[in-house]
Amino acid sequence: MPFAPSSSIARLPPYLFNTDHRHRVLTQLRSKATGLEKYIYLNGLKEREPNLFYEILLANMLEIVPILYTPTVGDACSNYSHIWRRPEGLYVTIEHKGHIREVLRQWHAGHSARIAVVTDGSRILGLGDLGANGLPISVGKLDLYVAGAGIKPATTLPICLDLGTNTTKFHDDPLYLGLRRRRPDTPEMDEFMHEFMEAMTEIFPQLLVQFEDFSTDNAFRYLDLFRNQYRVFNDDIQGTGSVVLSGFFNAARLSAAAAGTPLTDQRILFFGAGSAGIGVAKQLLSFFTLQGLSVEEAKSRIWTVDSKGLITADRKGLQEHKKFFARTDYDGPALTKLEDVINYVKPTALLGLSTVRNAFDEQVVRLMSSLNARPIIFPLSNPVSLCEVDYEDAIKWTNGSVIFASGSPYKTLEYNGKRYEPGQGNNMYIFPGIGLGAILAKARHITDSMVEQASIALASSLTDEEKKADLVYPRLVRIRDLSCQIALAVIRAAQKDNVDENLLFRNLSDEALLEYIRAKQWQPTTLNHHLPRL
Ligand SMILES: NC(=O)C1=CN([C@@H]2O[C@H](COP(=O)(O)OP(=O)(O)OC[C@H]3O[C@@H](n4cnc5c(N)ncnc54)[C@H](OP(=O)(O)O)[C@@H]3O)[C@@H](O)[C@H]2O)C=CC1
Ligand SMILES: CC(=O)C(=O)O
Ligand SMILES: [Mg+2]
Repeated sequence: MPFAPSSSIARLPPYLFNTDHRHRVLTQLRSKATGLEKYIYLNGLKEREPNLFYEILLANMLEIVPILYTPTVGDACSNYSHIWRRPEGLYVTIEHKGHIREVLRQWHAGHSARIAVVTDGSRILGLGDLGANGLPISVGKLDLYVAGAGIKPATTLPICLDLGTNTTKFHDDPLYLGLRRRRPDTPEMDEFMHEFMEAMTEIFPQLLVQFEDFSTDNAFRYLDLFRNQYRVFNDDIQGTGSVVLSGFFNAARLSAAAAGTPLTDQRILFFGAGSAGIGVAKQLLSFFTLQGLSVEEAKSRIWTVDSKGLITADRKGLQEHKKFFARTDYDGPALTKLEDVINYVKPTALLGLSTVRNAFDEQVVRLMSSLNARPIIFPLSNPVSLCEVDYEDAIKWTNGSVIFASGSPYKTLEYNGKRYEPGQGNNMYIFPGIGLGAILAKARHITDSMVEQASIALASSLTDEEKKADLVYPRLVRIRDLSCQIALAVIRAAQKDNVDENLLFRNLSDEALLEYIRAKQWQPTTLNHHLPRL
């Protein structure tokens, strides 16, 4: 018989089937010199070979998450107009006002979205107003929904609302991809947001909406306006609150054991009082109330600091979101220096959500160390370039006694012959599980107790080995299993609050429900997907 090669076989190199394409992809990735180049490479891989992209992500979480997510996603956002290759999400602009339904319908063709991450680009990580360049933050969060919770890629919907930007340098950048205008005033933005949420609910009736990286006033405002009306939550307020509460449970256990004091003796100082700082402070109230304290007693153990110093109730023109924790028991001269505040408060824990690089300097860290056998120091600002203190410095200045978790990842290190492993206090541990639980339960709303139970589930998930290593968060490689446990807790809380529409789960035991959740997680298909598409 004459030899008749098919055209596709002729295009394949002869030895391809004998090589490991995954190995090739990782080698190519690792050959890139900068994080941003790696980001661009992975983005292209996702377009060409999505299954392989997710398989490689799942198998190399520690290496790849910091590229797709914080810190490198911060560079990707800052440079997005310059590195843009292809459409990868939906832009809804202020110019679409009055026609938002039509815009959303375009996406709907062929898609059944279940989870949308929506940013307006006004406060991307700690990098400020990046306008239309904010889209990669929505894309990156949804990559983690897929990798971390097993949400089907085709049901994820990244959205950037382009309402303009007040960062005027973008208006003059010839490559800037967004509208060249300033942001609208509050009434105009409100009209836009109401139309947007109505249209989203009409067109994607089962959709869960995660608000991401809105500037602080709007973050609180739209959460309050929409949380009882739609299936929506704010990741920076609620997700961050939940993840930090979780790490704090475990950190306080270690710190109290070292000090020989009860858990209720914790005194928490927040450096930074924006959407994240206040969101976390509110969530940490339940650390104390779960130990039997009243809300007032819990509140008395929390102090907040902003750019003007210790927040006190007598300060003129205090923003609404700062009032709850404003101290009424301090009437001395304004405390503007962090060290002075620490000397006054004598905190057991110092939490940074300020975007101020190196704000926890040597004096501050040594002072915390002099006050506590094991100080809790969580520099939670992202990306790393805005972190309040580097892990190595925190270890050195406390002689290894610090209980540490940062927003962006740090590497395990050796100090004086001992191995130290940092925690990562980032909402990425929580939102995939909350989303998975809420979607499966068909929850009408995301209630406070769903967020709190997610936190408790994460805190309780440390293995004996992780506890022995003094970890405050479980290892990231277990994220899929963690998301199942969080989803289970979220579903049970939704049932207690009567916001679940999937009533079938009510009859299942925890074991059966956990099994069901596991089975529902999407896996990258393994059938020949390690070969390039022809
Ligand atoms: N680890 C995680 O999972 C998460 C981390 N974050 C990070 O938290 C950070 C803050 O986010 P967000 O709350 O939304 O941002 P905001 O800009 O709303 O808040 C920043 C806060 O820090 C205060 N601040 C700024 N400069 C100083 C200073 N020199 N001294 C003391 N306080 C200062 C601000 O004070 P003032 O009010 O006076 O302006 C404000 O209260 C970001 O870097 C973000 O990436 C956010 C969400 C999740
Ligand atoms: C992690 C995150 O959501 C933030 O830094 O905004
Ligand atoms: Mg965020």
